[in-house]
Order: sequence, then structure tokens, then C-alpha cells
Amino acid sequence: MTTVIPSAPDREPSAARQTLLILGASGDLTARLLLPGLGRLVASGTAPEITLIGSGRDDWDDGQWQRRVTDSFATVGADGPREAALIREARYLSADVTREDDLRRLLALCQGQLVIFFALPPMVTARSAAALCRAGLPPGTRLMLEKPFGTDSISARSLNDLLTELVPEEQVHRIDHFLGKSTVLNILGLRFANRIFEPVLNASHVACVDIVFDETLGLEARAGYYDGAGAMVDMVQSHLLQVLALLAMDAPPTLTARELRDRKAQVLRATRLWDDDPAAWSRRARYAAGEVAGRRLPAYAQEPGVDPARGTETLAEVVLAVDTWRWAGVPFRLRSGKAMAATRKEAIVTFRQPARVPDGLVGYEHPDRLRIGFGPDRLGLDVNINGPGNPFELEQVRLAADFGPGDLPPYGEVLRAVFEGDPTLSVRGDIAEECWRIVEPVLGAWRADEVPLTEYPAGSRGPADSLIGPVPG
Ligand SMILES: NC(=O)C1=CN([C@@H]2O[C@H](COP(=O)(O)OP(=O)(O)OC[C@H]3O[C@@H](n4cnc5c(N)ncnc54)[C@H](OP(=O)(O)O)[C@@H]3O)[C@@H](O)[C@H]2O)C=CC1
Ligand SMILES: O=C1O[C@H](COP(=O)(O)O)[C@@H](O)[C@H](O)[C@H]1O
Repeated sequence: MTTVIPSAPDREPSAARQTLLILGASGDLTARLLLPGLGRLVASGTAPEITLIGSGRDDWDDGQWQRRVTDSFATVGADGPREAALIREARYLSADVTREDDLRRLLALCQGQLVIFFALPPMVTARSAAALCRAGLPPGTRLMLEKPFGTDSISARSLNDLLTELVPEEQVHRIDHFLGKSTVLNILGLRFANRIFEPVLNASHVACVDIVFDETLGLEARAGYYDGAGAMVDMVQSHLLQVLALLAMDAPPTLTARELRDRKAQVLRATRLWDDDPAAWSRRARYAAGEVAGRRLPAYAQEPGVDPARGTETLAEVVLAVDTWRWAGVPFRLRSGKAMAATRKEAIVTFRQPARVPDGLVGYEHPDRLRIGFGPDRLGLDVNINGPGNPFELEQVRLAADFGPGDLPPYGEVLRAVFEGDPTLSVRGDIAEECWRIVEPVLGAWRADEVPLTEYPAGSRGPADSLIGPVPG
């Protein structure tokens, strides 16, 4: 399986020391995903020398921060001498990152090439960026911003305008960790480094494309963020549209940041809600009490910190049209749900039926399918062959390859790209705005109650009126 990002041993660490300043150092993202990604990157020996500075409102000292980093690194076995050296030097400063004076104190600690990671709620990120405009940044500073980028297209546009005042676009890294997943990146290798798939990936041969991300996880104590976001913003507006862009875009001549992101932007500009009809082509639902893999979950509305009146969905579905010559008439069906019966994380390209199955070959039931799994990372091709008994009776088999996770976890991959100053895996400003444009008609219709909020039991397959039919396992 071709991996687009060269694996760790092919890479040389960049020589100069860099400072990684994490704003929101005491938060969940930092502990669970960002620091483990950093730990693995440092352990791989491909990171530059890094000075790590954490900042949050909590009144921690360096020792508490160093323990947090140690614990997070330990979750991924990053406990070697390189990691220990980084931890020994790690510093923590308590600050309100929306205040100019506090930011100046923080910046005074930073040396060398500076990377600032905003692991903050979106509104706080915007206020912090505004304060940084007043405080000023060292030349060459790179900014890493988490999703969701803004809260709608207007706020995304004004955040983009603000960031332009701070640094050039090439130094703004809007993070979508799905772009650091090895299987997501492998969509590029699969499509553009093989002769056999690309010629049939178009409306003449494809019946529909499903991009599904069903998790068994429930809210997991993230009400503070999730109850204001919901499944559409948390997963579809960001991650799943990035996957759609990679699946549907035209071939770039090179994988430079400009060419790749131009192709993604082009296809996203052509993407809109099917028939422009949210009532017909979107669904929203939230989980009721139930059991998931032996674990009892309360109803979402009863989870601690949730305001049931907000009507936040934990499952979102939407059918999109990609209005290009290649894809006209092919529905792209996107879905993400929490507390589902089973994990199902994959993109499925369902091909049209063969032009004619010859008389005498019996038992044709299912069309061919190309399946790209995002966890476990695997590739599958469902094809019809002659069965073992009666040679004229068809049977569907799956040709499958498991290719394991990449060398680095997604956050390690995106961090490495930023330390190298490579924005290829970052979401460009116009793309972030485009993704809001695509989902806004649906979010508007949901707010206006034009689409009912239904319920599904935790541990079930989701609502009965799903727009995505059952797919054979
Ligand atoms: N958690 C996850 O799995 C993922 C999160 N994200 C995104 O990452 C971002 C952060 O999420 P998450 O870590 O879950 O959120 P948390 O609420 O756990 O952490 C937010 C952090 O920001 C700090 N903070 C808030 N306001 C200020 C301020 N004025 N000055 C200094 N620090 C401040 C908080 O400190 P304090 O506790 O003192 O308020 C806390 O450390 C969000 O944009 C989220 O969408 C993206 C992907 C996955
Ligand atoms: O960004 C997010 O992604 C996770 C799923 O990503 P994975 O890397 O764990 O597969 C999702 O659970 C979470 O709600 C969302 O914020």
C-alpha cells in the first residue's frame, strides 16, 4: 500500500530548535491527543529539538505540567531519553490568553522558530488571536488552530481576516487530524498511483459514495464542547468533508500544498446539499439510554452538562451532490453517529451494476464495492465471482488488505508537517469557509425545526429513517 507521507526513517529532523507553545495546556485535547502525538514524534527521532511551553488558566507550576506531559507520553510508550530531555526543560505559565499582557509574558519565554497551538474553545481562539494582533508575533511564527474553525462561515471569514493580519496564510495551519490518518492519505495513493481505480471513479460507473463514521463512544464527559457543536459540526463539517474532497477531487499534478489544496477547494466549491432540500436529504437524532458493548449509557439529554433544550444531535446524516462533470448525479451520503451498536469508519464506493450479467450466471445480488476503512485501517474490494459449488452461481467475496496504522498517530503527523513548515496537511482558509457554506442550509433548517430531532437507543444502528441503507458487513 502506497503511503503518501514518507515513513519516519526517510525523514531528517530539521536542525534548528523550535518552541511549541500550547495554549489550553490543561485541556482534554492536549492530554489525550496532542501530547501523545508529540511524544511519538519525538520518539521517532524525526522531530527538531523542541522547547515545550504550556499555558492555561490553571495555576500549575512547571512540575505539574511536566507530570501531565509524562503521563500523556506514557500512554503511547514515549519514555525514552529524547522524550525525557524534552520533559525536563518543559515550562508552564499560567495566563489568560485573551489578554495582551499575559501573551507578552508568554512570548518573552519563547526562543527560535515559534509554533503556537491553540487548543482552546473556538471563541477563545478568536479572542486570543485578536489579542496577539496587539501584542505582535516574532517573524516566521506558525499558528495551529483546532477545529471547528469558527462557528459559521461569517465567523470563519472574520477569523481568517484576523489571521491574515498576524502571519501569511502559508504559516496558518488549520488542523484536521483526519488529514494525518494514514488511510485518509492513502486515498491519494490508491486513486492516483494505480491504473485500475481512477478510470471508473465517475458517474458512469459509480452509483453512490458513502462516508460513514459511526462510533461506540458516547459523549465521554465532553459536554462543554460537544453540546454546543453536535455531530454535524464535530464530524461532518470538518473531517468527513475533507474525506469527500480527497475522494472526489481531480488528480493534482504534484502533491505540493498549493496543487493539492487547489483541487480540494475546487471540488468543495462544487458541492452542495442534494436538491437543496434539507427536509428530504438530512437527518438528525440523539441517543436515548441504552447499552453499548456492555456499557450502560444514559440518554444524551441526561448526560452531565448537557442542556436538553439545545436539541444537540449525536447523529447527523446528509446527502450531498458534487456538481462536476465527473460526479453529476452521484449521491455522496455522509453520516456520523455516537453511541452506535458497532464501530464503522469507512468510505464505500458502490459501483453500478454490470451492463448485463449473461443469462446462465445466476445469483447476482450485490454490486461491486470499494471500501476504505479508517480504523481499523484497511482496504477492501467486494467483487462477484463464480461460487465454489455450482460454477455458474455467483458469490460475493472481499479482497482485503490490512495495512495497520502509520508510523505516527494523526497528531504526530500533522505536528511533523508544521515543524517542517509544510501546510499540505492543513486546511486552507477558503476551504474552511467552503465547508461551512456546504452545511449551513442544513444547520439553518435544523435550527428552524424543519427537520425533526429523533431518538435512537444507545447501542442501536441509529434511527429507522436513515438515509443510508444497511451495508453488508
Ligand atoms: N477533545 C477532543 O477530543 C478534541 C478537541 N478538539 C478541539 O480542541 C479544542 C479544545 O478542546 P478540548 O481540549 O476538548 O477543550 P477543554 O475544555 O478540555 O480545554 C480547553 C482549554 O482551554 C483553556 N482555556 C479556556 N479559556 C482560556 C483562556 N481565556 N485563557 C487560557 N486558557 C483558556 C482551558 O483552561 P480552563 O480549564 O482553565 O478553562 C482548557 O485548558 C476545541 O476547539 C475542540 O473543538 C478537536 C478534536 C478533538
Ligand atoms: O475530532 C473528533 O474526532 C473523534 C474521532 O476521531 P478518531 O481519531 O478518534 O477516530 C471524535 O470521537 C470526536 O468527537 C471529534 O471531536
